[in-house]
Amino acid sequence: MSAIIPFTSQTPFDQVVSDILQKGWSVTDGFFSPAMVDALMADVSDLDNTYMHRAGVGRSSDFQVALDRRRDYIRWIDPINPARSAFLDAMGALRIEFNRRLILGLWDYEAHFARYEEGAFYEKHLDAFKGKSNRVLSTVLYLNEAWQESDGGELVLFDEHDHCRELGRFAPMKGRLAVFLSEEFPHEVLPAKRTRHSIAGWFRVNNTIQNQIDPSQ
Ligand SMILES: O=C(O)CCC(=O)C(=O)O
Ligand SMILES: [Fe+2]
Repeated sequence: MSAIIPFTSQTPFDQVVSDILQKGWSVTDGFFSPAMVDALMADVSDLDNTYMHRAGVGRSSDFQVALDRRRDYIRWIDPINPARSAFLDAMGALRIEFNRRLILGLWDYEAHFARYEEGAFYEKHLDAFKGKSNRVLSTVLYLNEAWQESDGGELVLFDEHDHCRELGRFAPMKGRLAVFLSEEFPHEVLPAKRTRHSIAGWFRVNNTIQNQIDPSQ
């Protein structure tokens, strides 16, 4: 199988890095090559719900499935096939670029496929609470071909200072990449009117305490 070329542009990182520097969030199209997005979409489309699990709220011991707050199915991504490897490598390259240009000290990246079936949503939340998490930057890559306005499922991003003020509503269109500071920007997913696929991920710092590597996921 031939290798997947992740980016189309010679300078894929510039827009995202400068957006994060200037305003703390970024929504860009065409960050990845269409071949890359197609490969990831083919990959998640093949995953039956029985190989995914109901997403929950909280981590490790605090974890609970909370169907009133979110209704997506997820599967964590390991580098087990060319599409997943290419994606993790590309996000690794973005991590290095953030560290080089913004001195963020990002240690690793974790990500999962997400499937929102018809009617699924994720109510307004923050991905990280100050001092409680090692998630620094959230990312969402959307994989959906020909998403229409009437299909709903928009990401709504709220202002970091005024949590009621909307910054924008973004349809989960194929190839669109959202990135934002995890502790600063509340956001929600409006109910999807058809199946919606994405990859949600987080760049993290290393909060190793007493030789215990910070648990992932
Ligand atoms: O899919 C999206 O647009 C956002 C998902 C999200 O907020 C999350 O998984 O934490
Ligand atoms: Fe989120």
